[in-house]
Amino acid sequence: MGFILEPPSSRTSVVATMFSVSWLLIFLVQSSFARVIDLKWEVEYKHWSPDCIESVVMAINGTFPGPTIEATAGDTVNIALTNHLHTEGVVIHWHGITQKGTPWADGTASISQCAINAGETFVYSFTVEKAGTYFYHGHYGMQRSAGLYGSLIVHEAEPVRQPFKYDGEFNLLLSDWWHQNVHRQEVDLSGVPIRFIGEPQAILINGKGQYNCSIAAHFDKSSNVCNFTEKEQCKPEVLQVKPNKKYRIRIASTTALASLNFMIQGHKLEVVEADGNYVKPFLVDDLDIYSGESYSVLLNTNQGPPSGNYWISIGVRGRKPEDPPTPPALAILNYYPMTPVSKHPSSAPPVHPVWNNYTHSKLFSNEIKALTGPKSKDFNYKPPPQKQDRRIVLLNTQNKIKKNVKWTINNISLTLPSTPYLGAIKYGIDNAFTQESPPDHYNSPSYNIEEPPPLETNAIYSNAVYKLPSNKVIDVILQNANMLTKEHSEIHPWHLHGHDFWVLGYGEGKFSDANETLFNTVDPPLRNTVVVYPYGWTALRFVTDNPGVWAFHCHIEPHLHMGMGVIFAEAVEEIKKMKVNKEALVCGLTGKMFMNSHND
Ligand SMILES: O=C1O[C@H]([C@@H](O)CO)C(O)=C1O
Repeated sequence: MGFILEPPSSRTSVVATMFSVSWLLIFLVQSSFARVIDLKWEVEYKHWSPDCIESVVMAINGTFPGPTIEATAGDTVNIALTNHLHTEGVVIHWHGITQKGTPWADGTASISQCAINAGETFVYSFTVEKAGTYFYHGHYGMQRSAGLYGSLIVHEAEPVRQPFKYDGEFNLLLSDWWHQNVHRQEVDLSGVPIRFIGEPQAILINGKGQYNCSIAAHFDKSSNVCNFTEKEQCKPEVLQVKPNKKYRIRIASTTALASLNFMIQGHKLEVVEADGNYVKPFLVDDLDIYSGESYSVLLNTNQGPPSGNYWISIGVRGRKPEDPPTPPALAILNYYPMTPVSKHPSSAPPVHPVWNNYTHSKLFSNEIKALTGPKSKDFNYKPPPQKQDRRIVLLNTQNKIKKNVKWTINNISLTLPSTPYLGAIKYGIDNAFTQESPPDHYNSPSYNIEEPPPLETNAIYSNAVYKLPSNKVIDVILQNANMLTKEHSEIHPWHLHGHDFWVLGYGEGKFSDANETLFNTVDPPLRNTVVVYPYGWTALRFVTDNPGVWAFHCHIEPHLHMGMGVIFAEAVEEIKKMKVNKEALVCGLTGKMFMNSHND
């Protein structure tokens, strides 16, 4: 029942690579053989019981969540993805992988590629440059919510150089689950009036949860509180540990909506990695994790009596609970061989911080710093450039377009074109999307972020992109505000494709240039996802050194569906010269272009 990571079962073949000059360089730098990992995946709908209630999930090779990919930094991963969904397209995004030189493999429908048609196969091919805890997921419509996800673990090529040591590791991929099917959710969100999807019915750990049933009761055989079905598909995870050891627990969140809080009863955790980047280690009793983020924590099994079972609990926060509230997901930390797995912990599960205790969350966010100093030099951490070349301020709010409730960024609700941007830009097909740039700032300096947006502001749908020249330092300020409902502002975790960025800081209220003095430019953490708190701002910085078309969006799936994102077209001139896999672009105007050139 324990699931200490085993040798990767998903790695169908490891093919020895040709020793081209570049491979040799990687070999010399990393002192290890970079390999090619070839995978064949089939996506299909399948009956499954993620929370013990039978439903339909998007499965890969017959499993949910999809297979875990395990690779070593420097490896090339090829995934031949066949779509067996019969009546819908599909794509998969490799979350946290920067796709240097392979922007066509980023797996974003209408942005980096055409959705893969039913019955067709598309081969993703990319290099995993940096060790860390990553995951993959659908990026077409709301297919992530339908269960299209799995883990992607990249190990250090030279584990001895890792800044911390451990005796074993576990991997926990967190998600949330609804009983309403995702097609219905999409229609509900786009309806007039909007019917919001509501809070999830269950939180899943590695695809397993419990609906309407306290797992505590599962272990108390005298209780009839719930009907534990013993179904393999929803059996709680058990992490088996030995005393006086150190374990690395990888935790990633691919939730559609829920912000989560992770804790292990009676154990402190040492945070050491965030989004594939090492951080200055610090101890916590609990850790917040937002959709799109990943962490590694070290668990020392020398805390308290080295026997017994302890609750691992994952609670929901950041959104007001409904009645009944989404119950925390629970798993078991089991000290073996002294304690049988079936012996339930002797006390109730730990209690999470209350859902709107943002002070607690902000303390945690502010504690995350990059690992610097002698230990960090092997990992190429560089502090950010001290000054930006361009600052883009993105106002996060809602508005109504006609009668539809939409999320708008600087008054624009993102819609995607039928020709992927990458192809349109590469081949100069200007009529594939609006050529006008979206604004770098929101309209009025007197905008009141404390109030709902004025409805007469002419919010619009647009597929416009920010064109970013190469090798520039870009600052983005995420400015949160009141949504349409009075006295409401929600949490949004923003994820950037193609890059890690430095998180320069968080602040309350409205950002002004004077807030620059608050920026941490010494040891800001590198991440690919960052949260903006209600009524606050978050500042981030990145350098445009990766030609491609990259989405930057709220990782809450219904919010993206409702337009909460922007597109960065980076180094357009370089994109025009790049080699791109044309298979990614056989739709829309690029598809027509290929067809016409063939006929000629
Ligand atoms: O996107 C959302 O829509 C609802 C609400 O604004 C409209 O019902 C909500 O809480 C969201 O997060």
